[in-house]
Amino acid sequence: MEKICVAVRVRPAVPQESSSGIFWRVEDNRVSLHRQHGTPISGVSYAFDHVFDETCSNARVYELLTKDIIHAAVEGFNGTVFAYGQTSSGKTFTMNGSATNPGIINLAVKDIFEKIQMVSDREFLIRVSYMELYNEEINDLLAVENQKLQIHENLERGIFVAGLREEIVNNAEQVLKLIESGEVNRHFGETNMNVRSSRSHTIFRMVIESKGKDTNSSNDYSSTDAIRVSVLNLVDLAGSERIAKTGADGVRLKEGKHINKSLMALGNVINKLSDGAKQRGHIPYRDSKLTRILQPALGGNAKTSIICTIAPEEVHVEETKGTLQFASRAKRITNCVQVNEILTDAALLKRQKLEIEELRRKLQGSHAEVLEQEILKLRNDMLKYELEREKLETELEEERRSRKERDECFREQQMRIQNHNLVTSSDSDKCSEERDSRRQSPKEESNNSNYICQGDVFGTPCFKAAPNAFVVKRSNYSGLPDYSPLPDSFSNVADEDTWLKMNKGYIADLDSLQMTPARKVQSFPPNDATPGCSNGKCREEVQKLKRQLELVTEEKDELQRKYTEQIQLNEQLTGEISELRQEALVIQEIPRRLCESVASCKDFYEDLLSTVQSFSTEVDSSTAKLLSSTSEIGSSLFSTLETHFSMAMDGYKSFSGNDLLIQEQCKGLCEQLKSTVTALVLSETANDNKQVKNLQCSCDNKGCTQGGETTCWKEELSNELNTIKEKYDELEKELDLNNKLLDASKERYDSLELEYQRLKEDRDSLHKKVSESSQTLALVTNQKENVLKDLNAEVRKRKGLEEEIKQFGVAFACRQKSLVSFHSDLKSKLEKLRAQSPISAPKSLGE
Ligand SMILES: Nc1ncnc2c1ncn2[C@@H]1O[C@H](COP(=O)(O)OP(=O)(O)OP(=O)(O)O)[C@@H](O)[C@H]1O
Repeated sequence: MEKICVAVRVRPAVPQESSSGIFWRVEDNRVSLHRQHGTPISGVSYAFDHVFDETCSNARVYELLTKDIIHAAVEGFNGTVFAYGQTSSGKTFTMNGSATNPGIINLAVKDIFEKIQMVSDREFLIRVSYMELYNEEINDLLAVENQKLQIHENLERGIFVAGLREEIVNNAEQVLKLIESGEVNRHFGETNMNVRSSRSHTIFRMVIESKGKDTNSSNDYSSTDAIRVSVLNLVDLAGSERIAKTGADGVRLKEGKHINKSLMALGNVINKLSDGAKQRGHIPYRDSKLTRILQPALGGNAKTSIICTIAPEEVHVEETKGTLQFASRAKRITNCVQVNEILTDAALLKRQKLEIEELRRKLQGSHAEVLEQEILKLRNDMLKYELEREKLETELEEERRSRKERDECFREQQMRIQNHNLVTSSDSDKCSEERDSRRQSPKEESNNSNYICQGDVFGTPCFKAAPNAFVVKRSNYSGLPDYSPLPDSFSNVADEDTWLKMNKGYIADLDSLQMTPARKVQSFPPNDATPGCSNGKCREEVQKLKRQLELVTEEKDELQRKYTEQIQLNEQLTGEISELRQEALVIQEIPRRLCESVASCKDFYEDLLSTVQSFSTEVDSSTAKLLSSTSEIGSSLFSTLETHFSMAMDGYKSFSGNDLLIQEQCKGLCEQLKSTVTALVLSETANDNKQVKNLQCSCDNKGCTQGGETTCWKEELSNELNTIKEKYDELEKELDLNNKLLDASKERYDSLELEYQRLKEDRDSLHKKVSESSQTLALVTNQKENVLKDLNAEVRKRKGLEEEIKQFGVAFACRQKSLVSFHSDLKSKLEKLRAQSPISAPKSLGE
């Protein structure tokens, strides 16, 4: 967030309008109203970013207020500079300037091109346009035919004026000429206040596009492919005016109204924006074309400066106060500025590719497959290096052999020379002796590392003394003495100067040279983490590790699959168990329901018996006895049933155990009831016969009235008894049915219980298996991690090997070089010898 920069500029007073009353004083960055004798008027003092007095030049205003914005525009930031103030306060003078005092637009244009010249790493394309807002209509000042243009907005271009001519420009002069041509089309008019009063707001716009010059940096899309597009608006507003003062009428009046209206809209926008982000609410940018065009500059994405021009005359005090208040509010506005970059398709593509690669890397970063591929790649590289090394070794061997042959040849030649007494120099003998002595005592020789066999032109072939070939020596280097003056690593050997320096002296013993560095930086040094590890062995290890990894991965996958299966099975069993539980609950409900039905039957039975008993008037009568006995039996039966069902409800086991007993009880009670009924019926029949006889006698005496009543009562009783019997039979049937139902329930329950137990066991065993699988999985994961660690170590080791091979290659190249130089030395010496010798050496020797 960046605050708008606000400055106030006081125009020089017009001499005839100067007053003797109050005046504006400028001190530092403050402007305040004072009385003539110098006392400040309270409450009329304003501070701004800059306050320029009447002596200030346009150049200084530009320097302090505008330059930064212009430079920022070159770097891709939007910028807006506008002059605001009452009519004739000096806005146009500030923006456009005069011949002797160039204005901000002029200075900015020149500065932009100068600045561009200084930016060497970017290419620029500049377009300019010039428009005016006259009577709320947009006209193109660079193309008079473009009138009443419309404002549009889209995502790509933001807010823009459609149809406005944009000229591509290459230099400041071209721009200034365009401005000049545009000025001709601008609306000026004479008012009481200003002989050349701007009757329109003008906006000079520069669009600066830039693109980084190609630096061949494929990854840096921001610097090369992104295009920066910044828009710089330099605005000269028409001045607010009081119609009374300007004396405007007709066209001027109409213009004045439009000017004031749009400036009011600008003031409203500024007011709203100055309220702060939270309170501001809707910003009425659309109230005028001016505010719409300046929208990005007001609270948007642009660096903005406002120059508020004021007229110092006393007569304009109120307008000046208005301008200063406007400026004070504008000071509170903050903009959100950022570089405007547009990514080209290529840049976008590049960015997306990079992102995809990055994501892929992240995704695969920890994946075993990637590691495997890496290992494979490394293995291939290693094989390649091994082949190269072998090739080098072979070449070296060949070289050594050919050198040996040459040496042999040379020695033969020397012998022949000696035999023919062609060389008799004592120096030569001495050197030969020294050579021999050196061959015999290399240690002694090594102690004198700077030893140079002065004058011994054949001193260097001492290496012949080394009995073994290079390869053999390399395999035996562990037994070699640690006395060499040679460097500790191939990297030192590779150093050309070091090598040459060495070559002048002790280097004569080439085998020592070959051996020593190899010993010091051997590919598998004795102090290596895996002592004695050869390349083949390492390769085998890699294969082994790879196989292990494959096995572990397979095992892991298998376990994972089993684990998933078991989880599914477990879920299925859990579902079944819950279904069975539901069923068990339903079954458990049956005894309760039976119990309830028995209780209701009992109630009904008791009600019935009590009703029947109420018919019996005689307590001791057989009917009463029968009923009482029936009631007892029934109650006992129902109580037994109730107990039976309660027990069933409490627990199935006890219920099933007592079932037979209860059935027997029930049976016994039924038989008891039957026998009681039979006994009673028999005794009743006997009594009846007796009574019939008695009644017959008495009937003879008293008539048949009473006998008829008794017969009716008996019949009634018999009917009741039959009903009870029927009821009893029904109950018995119901009981049988219930018993059957209970039996069936019991069986079903038993089977369910068995099933449940079995499922429980299954579940437990599954749980056990799952936990075992989890443990195995953890173990396997652990093993996998270890294997991966091993692989990583292997990869690191391999890298070390590669490095050594490289060093070896470099050393070998150096050695080859030295051999060549040695060979040429030898050749020249031979030539020399030949020249000294009257008998010429065989031709083939030199060649
Ligand atoms: N700082 C200044 N130094 C010298 N002369 C100035 C200065 N400012 C303004 N003037 C002169 O004052 C007169 C009015 O200035 P100018 O036309 O720039 O005012 P303006 O604010 O653009 O008015 P309008 O809004 O009517 O166009 C001009 O003659 C101009 O040369």
